[in-house]
Amino acid sequence: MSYTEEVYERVVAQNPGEPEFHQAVKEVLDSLKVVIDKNEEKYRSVSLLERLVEPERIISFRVPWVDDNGVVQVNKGYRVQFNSAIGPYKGGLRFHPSVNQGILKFLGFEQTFKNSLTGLPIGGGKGGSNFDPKGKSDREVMAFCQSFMTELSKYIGADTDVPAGDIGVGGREIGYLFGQYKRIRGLYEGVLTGKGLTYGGSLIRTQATGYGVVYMLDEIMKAHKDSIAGKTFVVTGSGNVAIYAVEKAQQLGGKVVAMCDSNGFIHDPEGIKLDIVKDIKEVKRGRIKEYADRVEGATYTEGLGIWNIKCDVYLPCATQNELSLDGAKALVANGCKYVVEGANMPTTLDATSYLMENGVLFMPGKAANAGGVATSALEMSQNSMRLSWTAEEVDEKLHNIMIDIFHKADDAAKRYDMEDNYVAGANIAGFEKVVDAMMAQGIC
Ligand SMILES: NC(=O)C1=CN([C@@H]2O[C@H](COP(=O)(O)OP(=O)(O)OC[C@H]3O[C@@H](n4cnc5c(N)ncnc54)[C@H](OP(=O)(O)O)[C@@H]3O)[C@@H](O)[C@H]2O)C=CC1
Ligand SMILES: O=C(O)CCC(=O)C(=O)O
Repeated sequence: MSYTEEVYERVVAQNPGEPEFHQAVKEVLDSLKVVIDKNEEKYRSVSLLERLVEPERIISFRVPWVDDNGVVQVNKGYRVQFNSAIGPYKGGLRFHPSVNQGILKFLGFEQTFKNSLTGLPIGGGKGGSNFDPKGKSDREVMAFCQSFMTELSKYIGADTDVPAGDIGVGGREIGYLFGQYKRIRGLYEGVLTGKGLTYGGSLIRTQATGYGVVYMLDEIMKAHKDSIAGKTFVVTGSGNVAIYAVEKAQQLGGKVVAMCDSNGFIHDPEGIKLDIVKDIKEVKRGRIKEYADRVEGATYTEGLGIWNIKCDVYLPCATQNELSLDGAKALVANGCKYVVEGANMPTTLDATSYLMENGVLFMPGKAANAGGVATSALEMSQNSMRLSWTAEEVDEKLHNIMIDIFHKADDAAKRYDMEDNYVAGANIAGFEKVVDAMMAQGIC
């Protein structure tokens, strides 16, 4: 059995009940086999892979808070500090009822390679809670965030661990979390990113993940002598990543015809009116089906199946494993040519293989959605310097980082004779920097 297979089996045996973590590790180790085989003795002698797949630390805690009826509620809180070889832990907080330790371990593991690809000095981490902000009042969300930060504040700091947003954690939540950190620790520092512009946030951070996904698509297309103008898009989700991916796709001449939330999807053959989606989702915190009530000619379908809508480009921007083999088959049958992941691991392993085997150019989330965390790192730089860059300056840096990530993944794939295999390329390029730093720092 190869070293990568051995380590994968050990991960499955030692982390029972964590299928998403197993999946993320499998995808990376399968890609790394070509690299590991060449250096097996060197890596085995220091148990490199065993250390790479084991989080440095997992903190788990109780989050008690009082709801609007005066009832005490209790949620689970976590922070997974996965790998600090190249910098302080960095990665978002997710508030969603599905959150558990295994999901946060998969996200922290992915984050380690993603952050490495950005070229910036940030390690990998992720955290969150099974708290559901949907349907809660602002006061309830504040009470929860204050309780969550009361515990988390003991383990984070501007130079140790810098959380940000993810599913269910946007500007409102980051504000409450930051206020409580400042109150407890007495420190006004860049301990969180995605902050509001009046208290240390960076211009373009809100847009960065979605814009970055489309900048990445643009590079893939340029490398294949194609362009965004005139292409038809389907974008899943209607949260932060999806909205700004749609905005950038439209700015570059793409036509987005469908979006969704966890209840169902909208189809607007004339092109999605993004100001209406923003009003429903960012202002009213409503459901995507309201779009069809407001726009003539648009339809709403309850449940799954958005992948049946014909498109050239499919951007999954909602959540893990949203695109399965059936969806991949429908995309290929309808002539889709590009799948670029805005969400973290939204495509199952068999769907990924099917897409790639059928000529779809596929860019994995750890490369394609890295613009968000990269811009978070730019926010950290601005906080340290006590300076704010203009929107143009940040956007230009973001754009250049995405171009650079594309070339890292493309070059690594070519070096190992796997041209256009961006899954392998991104994993190998992300791994190389982390491993170099881990080897240099000794057994730790
Ligand atoms: N925000 C960021 O900067 C970054 C986010 N990501 C990743 O991008 C993805 C989206 O995050 P973000 O936009 O921030 O989160 P948001 O909470 O802003 O939005 C999530 C969106 O996905 C939808 N969704 C969630 N679960 C499902 C489902 N099972 N089926 C269909 N739709 C679903 C939500 O619908 P509903 O409202 O019904 O729940 C919502 O529209 C996540 O995978 C996240 O980890 C990656 C890099 C950075
Ligand atoms: O901005 C950040 O620090 C983290 C973003 C994030 O959670 C992600 O890249 O998945």
